[in-house]
Amino acid sequence: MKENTLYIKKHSRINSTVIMLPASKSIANRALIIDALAGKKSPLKNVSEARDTVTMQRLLNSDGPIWDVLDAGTTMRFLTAYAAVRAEEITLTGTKRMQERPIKILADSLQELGADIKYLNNEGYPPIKIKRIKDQLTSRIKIRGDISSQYISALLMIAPELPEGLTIELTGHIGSRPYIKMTLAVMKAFGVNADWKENIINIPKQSYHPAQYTVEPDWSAASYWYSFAALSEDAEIILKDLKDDSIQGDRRIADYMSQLGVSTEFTPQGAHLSKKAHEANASFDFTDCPDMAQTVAVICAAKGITCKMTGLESLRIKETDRIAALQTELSKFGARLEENEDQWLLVPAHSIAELRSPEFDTYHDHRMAMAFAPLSTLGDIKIKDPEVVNKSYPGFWKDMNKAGFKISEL
Ligand SMILES: O=C(O)C1=C[C@@H](OP(=O)(O)O)[C@@H](O)[C@H](O)C1
Ligand SMILES: C=C(OP(=O)(O)O)C(=O)O
Repeated sequence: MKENTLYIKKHSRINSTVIMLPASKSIANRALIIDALAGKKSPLKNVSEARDTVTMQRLLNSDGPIWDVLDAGTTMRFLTAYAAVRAEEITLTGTKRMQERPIKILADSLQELGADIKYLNNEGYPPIKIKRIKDQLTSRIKIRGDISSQYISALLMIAPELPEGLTIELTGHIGSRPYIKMTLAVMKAFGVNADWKENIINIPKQSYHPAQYTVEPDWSAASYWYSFAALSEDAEIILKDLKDDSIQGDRRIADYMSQLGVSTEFTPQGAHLSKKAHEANASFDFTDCPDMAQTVAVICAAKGITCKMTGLESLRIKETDRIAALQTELSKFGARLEENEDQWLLVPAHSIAELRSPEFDTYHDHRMAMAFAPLSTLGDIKIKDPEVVNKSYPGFWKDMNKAGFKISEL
C-alpha cells in the first residue's frame, strides 16, 4: 500500500485559534465496555470518533466469531476481559504490531478466574481464542503492575460482574497509575464502588446502572497544542471545554509545560494557552503519563532544553518501540535520546535553524506524527503516513489548517 506524505509549510505565529479537541478515547472505551456490561442503555455523550473507539463500538455490536481490534491496545485488552464474562467463544486479533504486544499477564489472570484461553500463533500474544468463565475459580488474584495498566483496568471493569467479586493485589512497580484511577472513576459513574488501599483493590459483586455520561475532551490530544504554543514565536490557543479538573492523568502536561514555556489559564470557555519563559534544563517522570513522552522530547529537542526523562520503560511495547522511533527521528535534526540504565537524557539540537524540510517517519504511531508536526512552527517539514492520527485524533490535520498551517500532499 502506498504511504502518503504531507508537506507542511513553516508557520510561526498562531493567532487566537479555538480548537475543539477530540474526546478522550481512553474514557470512551471504558464507558462503552461498562455500558455494554450494564445492558447498553446509557446515553453516552461526546463519544470519540477516534478509530480505537469506533472499533470498540463496532465490535461490541458484533457477535464474532472474530473480533479484529486493528491497532487499539485498550480495545484488545478490555474486550478480552469482556469476552471472558460475556462471549461463548471469540477469537481476538489485530494488526501485525498488535500481535507483538503482550497479553499473557491479562490472559493468565482470566485463566485463573476460569476462562479458557488459547494462543493461536505465539504464546503470550494475540491472536487468542477465548471461552467465557463458567465457574469462578478464585476471588483473589495477583497481577504485576509494571508492564501495562490496561490489564488491570480490563479486570477491574469485569470484577463487579463476577459472582464472588474480585480482589486484585498489584505487585511490583505500578506504571500508568492514573489510568487505573480513571477506570475506577468511570465505574463509579455507573454505580460501582471499589476500595483501593495500598496495593489491594477490592470490588465486591455489584451491578452497573445505566447513566448519563459525557466523555471529557482528550488531554493527550491537548499536549500537541501545548507543543505548537511552546515552539511558535507567538501563540494564543483556546482548547475548548478542556478543564483543569479531569480524570485523565495526562492533565499533568499543563504542569510540565509551565516549565517548557507555556502557561495555562482555565476559563469557562476552556484552557487558554499562551507563551512564557522556559527553563534551560528540565527533568520529568513519565511513569504516570507515558503518552506525553514523545511530545515533551520533541519540544525539548527543538528548544535547546536538556531534559532528564524517567519512566519510559513501557514505551517499548506501544504502537511501535517509541524509544527507538524517537532516537531515529530526533537524530534527523541533530538531537539525541541517550539511554543510561533506567533513565534517558534528551540532548537537544544545536541549532534548529538547520531544519531543511526533514521527512519524519511515523512507524504506524499516531503520537509520532502529532509530536513531530509542531516542528513546522520552525521550518518546512514532511510527515509520512499522516493517516496514523486517525487512531486518536482524526481531525488533527484539519485543526492545523484552522491554526493557519498550509499542508499539502506530496
Ligand atoms: O488505559 C488506557 O486507556 C491507556 C493506558 C496507557 O497504557 P499502559 O497502561 O500500557 O501504559 C496508555 O499508554 C494508553 O494510551 C491508554
Ligand atoms: C498507547 C496507546 O494506545 P493503546 O495502548 O491503547 O494502543 C496510545 O494511544 O498512545
